[in-house]
Amino acid sequence: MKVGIVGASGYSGEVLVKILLGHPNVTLAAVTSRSNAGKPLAAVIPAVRGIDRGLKFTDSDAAALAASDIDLFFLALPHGAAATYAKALVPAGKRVIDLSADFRIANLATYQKYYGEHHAPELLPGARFVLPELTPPSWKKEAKLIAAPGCYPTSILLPLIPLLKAGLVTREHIVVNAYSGVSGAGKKVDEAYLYAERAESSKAYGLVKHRHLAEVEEQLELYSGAKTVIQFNPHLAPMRRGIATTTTVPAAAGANIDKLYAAWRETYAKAPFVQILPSGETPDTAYTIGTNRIDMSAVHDPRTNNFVITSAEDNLVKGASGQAVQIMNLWCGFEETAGLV
Ligand SMILES: NC(=O)C1=CN([C@@H]2O[C@H](COP(=O)(O)OP(=O)(O)OC[C@H]3O[C@@H](n4cnc5c(N)ncnc54)[C@H](OP(=O)(O)O)[C@@H]3O)[C@@H](O)[C@H]2O)C=CC1
Ligand SMILES: CC(=O)N[C@@H](CCC(=O)OP(=O)(O)O)C(=O)O
Repeated sequence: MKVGIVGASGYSGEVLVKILLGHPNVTLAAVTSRSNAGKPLAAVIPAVRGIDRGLKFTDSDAAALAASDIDLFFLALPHGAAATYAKALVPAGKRVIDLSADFRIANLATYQKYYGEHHAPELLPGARFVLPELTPPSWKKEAKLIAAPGCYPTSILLPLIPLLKAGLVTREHIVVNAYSGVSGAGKKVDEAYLYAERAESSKAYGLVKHRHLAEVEEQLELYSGAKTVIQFNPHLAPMRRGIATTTTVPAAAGANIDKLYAAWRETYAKAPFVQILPSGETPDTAYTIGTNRIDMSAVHDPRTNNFVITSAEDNLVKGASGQAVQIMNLWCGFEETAGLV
């Protein structure tokens, strides 16, 4: 099977390149970038020197990609741009896995509120938001276009959804503090992300209106059956990669830490990329970097009756490109773990 990456020169594109060059079931046949067309892959991504199979970047020309013999495309593009490529590729019969937010939100008005104009709303009914561990498997047959979840949403939803479904936590007073490495902002040049601004410092941003609220709250409502509001406090942390997320939520009547762990163990019994750590052992981003794993843990505070839930992942792997490959593996009938660690 031939696959292509549109936007292969960005951070998530680079991680896709590394994974797909070593994937046992697919051939990486196209890597695109508007500003690097014509350059050898390894000239732009030196980490693949010697293993880039002579691939060269081509322009991100949607019509040419739609006319190619490539079966499946990953869109590693900014939101807004991704929809314009999906608009050409999906009607041409290509499978598309979009890493951007363009098809993550089913409700168009919600998308417009957080992101502005949608460039391909006609594709929304055929698109599926897929959290591989939780989305009911019918998506594999129904979907033409898959939206891979966002980095923060993955770190929040995987621990929280099983607890909401099991009625072990309340829907009110859910507070999420999350810390992201700077690669989460993409490869853009911006004073806010200069080394001298970010090294040795950390700060909150996007308070009470971060765009991931739309995706997280829509999914929480879908799984729990009722409107669920979260207090989401994202922070930039002085590290290149990784997301550490701490969610504080009141325990529901009758809930305890054993029931919480039982719900997680049952939900993730067959999930190769979910590691449930013992209560009191907090996940650390350092141990997830370069892997498609999410590590999670929880404690109960008897003074507040809150559960304090912690998770760690690599924003560029489980939070983006690794999860997108996991989705491809399931969609195409490969081993779920193919190409991934
Ligand atoms: N970074 C992260 O941690 C995560 C990112 N994502 C999502 O993945 C997508 C890519 O993110 P990331 O890799 O960080 O982004 P980058 O900014 O690092 O890379 C963007 C890529 O898209 C290309 N590009 C930029 N603008 C356009 C455009 N208007 N039309 C066509 N191509 C364009 C760039 O190359 P060129 O300009 O040369 O064409 C580059 O290859 C985003 O939607 C992001 O939200 C998802 C989860 C986590
Ligand atoms: C540190 C940082 O800026 N992070 C980005 C989120 C990462 C990302 O690319 O967003 P998606 O997961 O939706 O694709 C932000 O806050 O907008």
